[in-house]
Amino acid sequence: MIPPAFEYARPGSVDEAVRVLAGAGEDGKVLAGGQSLLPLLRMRLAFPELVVDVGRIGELRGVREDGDTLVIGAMTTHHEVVRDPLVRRHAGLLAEATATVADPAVRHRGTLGGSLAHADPAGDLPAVALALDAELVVAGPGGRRTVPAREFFVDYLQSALAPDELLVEVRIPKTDGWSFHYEKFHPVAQSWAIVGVAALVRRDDGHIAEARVGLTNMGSTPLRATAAEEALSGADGPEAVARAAEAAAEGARPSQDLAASPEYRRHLARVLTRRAVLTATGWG
Ligand SMILES: Cc1cc2nc3c(=O)[nH]c(=O)nc-3n(C[C@H](O)[C@H](O)[C@H](O)COP(=O)(O)OP(=O)(O)OC[C@H]3O[C@@H](n4cnc5c(N)ncnc54)[C@H](O)[C@@H]3O)c2cc1C
Repeated sequence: MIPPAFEYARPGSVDEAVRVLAGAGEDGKVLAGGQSLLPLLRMRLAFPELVVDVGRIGELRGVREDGDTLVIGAMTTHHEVVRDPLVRRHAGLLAEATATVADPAVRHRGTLGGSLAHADPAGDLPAVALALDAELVVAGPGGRRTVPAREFFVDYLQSALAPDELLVEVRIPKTDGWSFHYEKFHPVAQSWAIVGVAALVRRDDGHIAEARVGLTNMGSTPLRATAAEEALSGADGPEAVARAAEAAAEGARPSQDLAASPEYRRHLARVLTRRAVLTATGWG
């Protein structure tokens, strides 16, 4: 279908983008890689009067270190994230999970910031950002603020971003010394997760000292499987991991759709958590 008519702006800096967005209020929409927004426009599920293309803002791109933190510009594409040596070294879980997003064409256009701002619980990267304890830096008319990932995802396709705010960068505490794995169950013919599990594990003396588990598509927002995380602490082998993974779906309210029932999704969360942690630890 043909999208509805809209005005188009292409600001050259973050400050200019914020000014343009503030002028448009509820009627403005940021365009990043367009891999989610353009389908919504074409299906006439979104009707912005102004589309603000941030694709030419150089300061939104790239990866840098800031002490123990990795800083990734919102407009960094999935392809760039997967290949970046700093991401691979200090936030390997993000590189691994991003490589499972869609196909090469989508990964060359789609961006990390777009995936997080879109706040789709079926997207792979929101759950990964939660597991990584990422922080999101947002620019608005009143200046910049930092939102922890656990406060960013508010509801289905709804984030903590106001209409006049721009996601600028994603700050990820380095996970050097942690092992990790992203396990995703998806239909053969497409890449969207029916359920996905992002696991990060820090080991000490043969047992798990600390575990973080993020869940994809287990509710209206991405989730942390906190009961499983607690149960995994102290686990010293595959049997203990299997017992702890039984808690993975606790508190989750997964949806019913054509792909899966809520019961099946809970089953997948348990199985995939076990697999993800066993792969991360090398005990599988
Ligand atoms: C065929 C296909 C398969 C896909 N498969 C997967 C998959 O397996 N896993 C997965 O996770 N995703 C998948 N996706 C989605 C893909 O990852 C998109 O890249 C991503 O969802 C959106 O990123 P984008 O840069 O294209 O954002 P856009 O589409 O440009 O924007 C998405 C939304 O975020 C807002 N936005 C974007 N950037 C900012 C910003 N900096 N500040 C404020 N708001 C912003 C926009 O206004 C819009 O509402 C798929 C997409 C397609 C087309």
